[in-house]
Amino acid sequence: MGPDLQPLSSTLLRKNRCYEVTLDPGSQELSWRDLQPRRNRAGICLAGVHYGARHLACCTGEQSLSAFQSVPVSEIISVEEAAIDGGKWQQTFKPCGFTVHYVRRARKHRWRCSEMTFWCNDEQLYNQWFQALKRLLELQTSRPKHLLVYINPFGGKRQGKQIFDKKVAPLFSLAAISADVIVTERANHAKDNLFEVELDKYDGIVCVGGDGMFSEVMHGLIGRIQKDSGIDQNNSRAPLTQCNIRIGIIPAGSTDCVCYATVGINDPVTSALHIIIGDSQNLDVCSAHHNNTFLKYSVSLMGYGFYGDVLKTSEKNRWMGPSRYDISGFKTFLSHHSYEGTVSFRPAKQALASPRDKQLCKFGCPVCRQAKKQLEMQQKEPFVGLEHNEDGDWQTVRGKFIAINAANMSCACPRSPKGLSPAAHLADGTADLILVRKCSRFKFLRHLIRHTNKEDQFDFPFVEVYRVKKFLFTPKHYEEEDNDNNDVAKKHFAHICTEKPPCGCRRVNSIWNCDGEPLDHPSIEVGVHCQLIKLFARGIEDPSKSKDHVDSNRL
Ligand SMILES: Nc1ncnc2c1ncn2[C@@H]1O[C@H](COP(=O)(O)OP(=O)(O)OP(=O)(O)O)[C@@H](O)[C@H]1O
Repeated sequence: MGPDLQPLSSTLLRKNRCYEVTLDPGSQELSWRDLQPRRNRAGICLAGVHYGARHLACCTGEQSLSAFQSVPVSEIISVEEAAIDGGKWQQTFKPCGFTVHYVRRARKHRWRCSEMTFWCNDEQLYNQWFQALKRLLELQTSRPKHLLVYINPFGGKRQGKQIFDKKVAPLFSLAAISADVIVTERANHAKDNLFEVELDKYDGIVCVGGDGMFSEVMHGLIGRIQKDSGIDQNNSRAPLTQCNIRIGIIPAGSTDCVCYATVGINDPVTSALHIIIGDSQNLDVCSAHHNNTFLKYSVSLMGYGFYGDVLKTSEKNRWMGPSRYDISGFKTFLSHHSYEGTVSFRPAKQALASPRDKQLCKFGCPVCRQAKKQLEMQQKEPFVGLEHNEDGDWQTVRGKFIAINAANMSCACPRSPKGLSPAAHLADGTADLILVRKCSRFKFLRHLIRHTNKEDQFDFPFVEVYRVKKFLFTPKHYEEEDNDNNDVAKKHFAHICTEKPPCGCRRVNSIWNCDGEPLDHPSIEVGVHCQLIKLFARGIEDPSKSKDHVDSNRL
């Protein structure tokens, strides 16, 4: 709060009742308390009673009997002059009121926009309140003022444009955020545009669509920033330049996993509110290279074997819409392929946590905060704590695998609320490498089922999990498959040797599923770039910690 702003406390009117309303510069909170005694069903007077917790609101079946309610200034969306119903007031007395729009927490990490109006006795008092609130909102410097929005009109159920126009744009205009909107006309439109656009004009980039659309925008932004800083993305060892402009995701796709794992729900209004209040969540990004050629970036899952095959099958069935993922998952499970290869990885020796932790990455995660401090130290003094001192030695695992997964975040989604690697962190500079060795179909099913319940999916002898900073994968048959002779053979016999070769020979290689997109090569080198990008999000709030807030915000 600015030095010129003093605490304000006044008796104001709300719904014909007197409230003590306070704007506290220290705690940065707007709070209010009903001054008149209310009676519950048993006739017991409740006003003025101190309930211990400041945010506590008592609810009876009849009415809410509030003691003290509050909203942090950081969660006030806007303040505006209250609309007056002309006919209701005598000409001699024209009341002055202000309406505060603020974030209300609803169930399951949903945020909603609520409002309340306070009326003042005179214009001077109104001005005092209105100016103080306005000034405080101006001091929220992390909030965006001007955004660049890309809408994929064909993502998910093709509702992207409507979702933005009906649910998001009105909230942006309430919060005085202006937006340049581009409705994409083709795949890669947003990515190409990001290489040309004047980025300095914007406080954030918003994508309306699914994970594919987010990936496109992320590739455009990272690529643009590296180009501007003269960094060659093909060099797998080059330290990439951080992207400080935040990306907002308005979920409107068939899969919205990145949004779900960083906000806790795929709900357009919730995401819009996180953008408006200027939330910021750093995010690690994996880069995949093949022979010093950049392939793709990933923020959630890189999967070879099972998840690669699911993608392969689902791409063939795009016409089915979102249900294609279920069908291809089932088909892939039945086919039960395993793939031979070598995985080499560099464990994160100094990792502050492990993939088997019970402590999950939540809003304000101490592990990610510590990683941020380490990163800042490294950026200041790049020669202190050189990489080879920090990380473990390379380790190698060979064998036949049903799945090789690298989870850069929990990968929680509505189907698997705890995700593929529940204790993975959003911004600790590591990924969880999960190796599922060849096993019976029944055992693999048990492993899969544990993604949906509370049991530990890593607690099987055929599953290994490592927290890593880098890894390499080479399929056993890659060399033979990749040579020219084989290319010729593939060309001639591709129509015969498809999914189920009549000759009975088994498929030797899978593909990599990189955040839902296929990679061109099975043999890859992957590195994690700590906190490379930022999202308009805050990580998942712990319901037990935000419960008081939920109650206090329910008016
Ligand atoms: N106008 C457009 N026409 C065709 N494709 C587009 C267009 N705009 C974006 N795309 C591409 O569509 C792909 C899928 O988009 P999106 O993620 O929004 O939808 P989705 O239904 O969730 O798809 P998926 O499940 O494949 O991720 C993205 O890779 C993006 O590059």
